[in-house]
Amino acid sequence: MEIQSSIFGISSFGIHNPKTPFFPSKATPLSAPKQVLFKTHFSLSSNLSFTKQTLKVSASVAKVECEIGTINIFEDGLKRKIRKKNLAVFVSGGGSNFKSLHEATVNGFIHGDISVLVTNKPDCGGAEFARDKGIPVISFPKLKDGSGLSSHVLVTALRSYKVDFILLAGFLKLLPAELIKAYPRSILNIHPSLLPAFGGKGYYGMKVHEAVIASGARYSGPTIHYVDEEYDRGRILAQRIVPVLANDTAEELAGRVLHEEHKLYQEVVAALCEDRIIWREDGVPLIQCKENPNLYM
Ligand SMILES: Nc1nc2c(c(=O)[nH]1)N[C@@H](CN(C=O)c1ccc(C(=O)N[C@@H](CCC(=O)O)C(=O)O)cc1)CN2
Ligand SMILES: NCC(=O)N[C@@H]1O[C@H](COP(=O)([O-])[O-])[C@@H](O)[C@H]1O
Repeated sequence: MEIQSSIFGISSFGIHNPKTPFFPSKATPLSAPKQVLFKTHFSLSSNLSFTKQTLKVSASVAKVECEIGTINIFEDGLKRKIRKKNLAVFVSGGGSNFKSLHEATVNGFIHGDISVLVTNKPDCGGAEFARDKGIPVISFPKLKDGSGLSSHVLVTALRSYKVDFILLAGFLKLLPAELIKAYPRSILNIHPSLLPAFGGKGYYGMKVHEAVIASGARYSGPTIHYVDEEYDRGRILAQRIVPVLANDTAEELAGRVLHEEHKLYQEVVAALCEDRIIWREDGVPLIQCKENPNLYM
């Protein structure tokens, strides 16, 4: 079977790092999470605010009433009591965002591990970095020469690595609906403009910054959004603004935006791995601040 032969590293099936089998080491199960159902009443003002009576904070557990979901937290809410998440990163190029995320998993800023790298360019800089770090590299999608995995086999492979979240970081192919359905509210992408402006088919890499400059926009910046079946149309989770200078070249703007991308993606993925994403009743995802659970960004 395709997946079996790939496990043993027959690279024509798209597994480029045979040293690492598909089947991960068993994670030691943590004590069962204490599920706390929350109820909250959002104010009608533009800002999200909690009325005092709905926020009861005890020394060990923040008890915020929130109707829109259940947050699994452990007593004291310490990071070490939240299960470490398994991440898959998808790249097509140099992978500076991938490298930045990897660094944050190594230094503990992100409570997660990058379990696998997926790419449509097995020789790209991101794939080379992954191989250097002993991270398995999977080719996707399937190419004309027969290499690479189909969507179905890719989902099977990601399940074998127990992947919790998929992070697109400069991946330039449209994710298929099968993958999106397999990972609901669990796939993020970073885009180098303030979506919904300058997004969609044809807007990637330097093309984005060229369009921003040509438009005369005075601000740009990265957007991190959930991925749906279309390019760049998923729910926006986070943005940062970056000035566009009058004499900026596309390369200068790209460098300024990329610097903010690295910081923003680390912060967002850290929140994701600490179960600090809250879905508002109207479907807008918010990031709960680590220091103050009743503040959101
Ligand atoms: N289902 C989804 N798949 C992907 C999304 C998404 O939001 N939903 N985001 C993209 C990333 N992206 C912008 O952030 C993006 C990437 C590529 C393109 C594009 O126009 N690609 C060209 C092909 C380019 C190439 O092969 O060199 C194309 O499709 O013609 C637009 C936006 C990742 N996937
Ligand atoms: N529309 C998708 C897109 O343009 N993504 C952009 O590709 C670059 C990848 O750089 P990296 O490989 O160094 O992380 C990043 O700027 C990312 O925002």
